Amino acid sequence: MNAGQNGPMRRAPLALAVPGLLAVLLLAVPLLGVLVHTPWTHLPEELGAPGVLTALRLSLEVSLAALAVAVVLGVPLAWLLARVPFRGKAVLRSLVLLPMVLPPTVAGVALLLGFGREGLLGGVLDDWFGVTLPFSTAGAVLSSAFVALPFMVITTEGALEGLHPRYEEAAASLGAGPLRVFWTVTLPVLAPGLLAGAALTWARALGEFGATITFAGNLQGVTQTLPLEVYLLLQDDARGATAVSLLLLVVAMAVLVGLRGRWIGGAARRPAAPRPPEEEPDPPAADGTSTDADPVGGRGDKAPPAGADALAASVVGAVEAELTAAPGTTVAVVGPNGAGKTTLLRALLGLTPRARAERLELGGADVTRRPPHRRGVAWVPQDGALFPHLTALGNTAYSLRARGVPRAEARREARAWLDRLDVGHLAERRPGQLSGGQAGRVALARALAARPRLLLMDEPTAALDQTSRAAVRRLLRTHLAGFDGACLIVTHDPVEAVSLAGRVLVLEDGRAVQDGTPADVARHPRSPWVARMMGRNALAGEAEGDTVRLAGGARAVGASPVAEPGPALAVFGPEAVSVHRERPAGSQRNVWRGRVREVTALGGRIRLQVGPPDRRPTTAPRRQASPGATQEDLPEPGVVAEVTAAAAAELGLAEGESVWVAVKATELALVRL
Ligand SMILES: Nc1ncnc2c1ncn2[C@@H]1O[C@H](COP(=O)(O)OP(=O)(O)OP(=O)(O)O)[C@@H](O)[C@H]1O
Repeated sequence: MNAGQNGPMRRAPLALAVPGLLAVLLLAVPLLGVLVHTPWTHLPEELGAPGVLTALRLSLEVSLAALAVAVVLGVPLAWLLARVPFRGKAVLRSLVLLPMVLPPTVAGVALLLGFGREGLLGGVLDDWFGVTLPFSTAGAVLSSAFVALPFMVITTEGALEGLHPRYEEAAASLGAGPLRVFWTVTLPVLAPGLLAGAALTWARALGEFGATITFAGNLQGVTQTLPLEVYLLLQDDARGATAVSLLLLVVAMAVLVGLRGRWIGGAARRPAAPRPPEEEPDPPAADGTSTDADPVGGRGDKAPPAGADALAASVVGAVEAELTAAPGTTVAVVGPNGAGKTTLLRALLGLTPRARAERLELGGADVTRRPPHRRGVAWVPQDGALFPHLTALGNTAYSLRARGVPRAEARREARAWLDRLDVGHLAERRPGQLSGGQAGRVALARALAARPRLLLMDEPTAALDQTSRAAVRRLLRTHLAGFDGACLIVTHDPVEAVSLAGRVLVLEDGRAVQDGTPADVARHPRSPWVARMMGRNALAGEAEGDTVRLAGGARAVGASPVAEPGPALAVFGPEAVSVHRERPAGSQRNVWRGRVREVTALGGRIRLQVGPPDRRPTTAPRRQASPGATQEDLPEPGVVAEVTAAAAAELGLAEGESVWVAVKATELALVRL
């Protein structure tokens, strides 16, 4: 046990140690009893007795047949429970689990009442098809399947719930067709859960006794399986019973040791020192080819026609946007939560029914009708979605292998990509052994290795701390500089937008509200949200000439008039706002009254959030404005001002203080909406 992880090792308190040891004794004494009483010298002949061999053969046949029934019926049921929403799911799940807690003899009685000759369905089976289940081998299979099925269903359901569809979607975006995705991602990720479930189901079926004897009886060679043989032997051959019990015990123990606790959640844990596979296995070439060579994303592409846009798309549905980008352009996609940024990316990938690209041209090639894996659009999802069963190297080589690059060459190229992103030394690690930042770099290496025409990144630095964020931004800048496709980066970080992107696309409520250079968007934000994201102030109102009438009646005056009257924003930077305790004299055209709501330090400067003054009557005497001064109050949401620490100290600025704020008309831009 790792003392560092589980707290310091202490001597166990006696009050816990004694019952704990008694519990171990309770479990161990019967097993020891079997071992001690086993007739070791006569074991071969006891186990080789004809009755035992017949029972063993029958047990294997019955338990494997029950396992087959449980897999064929239980896996689809688990899939429904895990993936399809429907009413009454909790009741159905309880029904599935019932045989686990039902006394097996009661299960046998229930089976008789259901499938027996006089039973609900048994009568029909008998009359119409001449099928009699009780006291037949098929009946023994049925009763074993009845009690073992829940194990298959719950383990498979757990495994399916652990498999996020993002893995399969990411694989498609890396050029893998549906068959390859199934063999190289779905199955390997599910395999440990499915195998654990199958092993437990089989072990339960092998040990089944109560339901079988009640429903199918104890007929030698027909229904007399090993557990029943033990029961029979116990009457007159105790040595034989002990020998057969040992056999069943060894089988059960072997299954449990093989599972090593995976069933109770161990499957999700990473082994301490994994021997990772080199990379994903080749899927069988059912479609006559082992690869999904992609004429757009792959090497051997024809050069794009001269002058063609790297990206020309029109997206419709839950998100509506027109996009064009010249080769080498990075577009930052910004917008409030729920604006549709991820949906836009998924529409370009062809991965959502909620929105779709009505037209998608990449480097002059029309890929609108192509499935996701043939579009040449690679994707770095928010959490990276690295395949958990592959190493960093296997992940990075995935798209190369999907394109048919030979294994050794794919590994070499993948390693070079990992080196370029400074994670070459982690090539043999699995995703579970990487930090968030390292996983982000590997996910980026994996996407770049796919050599896409269009690279989509969903908040690539969101999970990182400030230092790694800056480092990954630098890396991105370097790699995007050499990338001649188009790149869309979803971000909430204005620094990322400004430093990485040549263009900013603003989405709000599923619509593109602005598309321009970062400087343009910062200077003339077309919504208060964008202005705030860019660190600017934006007061909304109705403009006419050079004046905006703000909500609440105050006015803002800009340097140049709007072309025509209508809704507009008055936009200015926090550094353009001066703060005063008295109404400032002088020529400033924009002077508003407010109250300091929040004071924060920002480097050597102080950032003030100034809101409208309180409307409720106050007992404190109001400062008298100079005669003739306007008494305009700041409207909601107020403004952000930035002043030097010295000025803040001199003015005695603190939360709750009344202030005046002023902005020169020359510093204020009017943006018509
Ligand atoms: N599968 C879905 N079914 C129905 N609505 C969905 C689905 N996925 C997303 N939405 C809705 O579509 C809208 C856009 O979602 P999307 O994930 O694209 O937003 P986003 O801009 O990426 O947001 P965030 O910044 O929070 O990641 C949201 O209102 C969201 O609730």
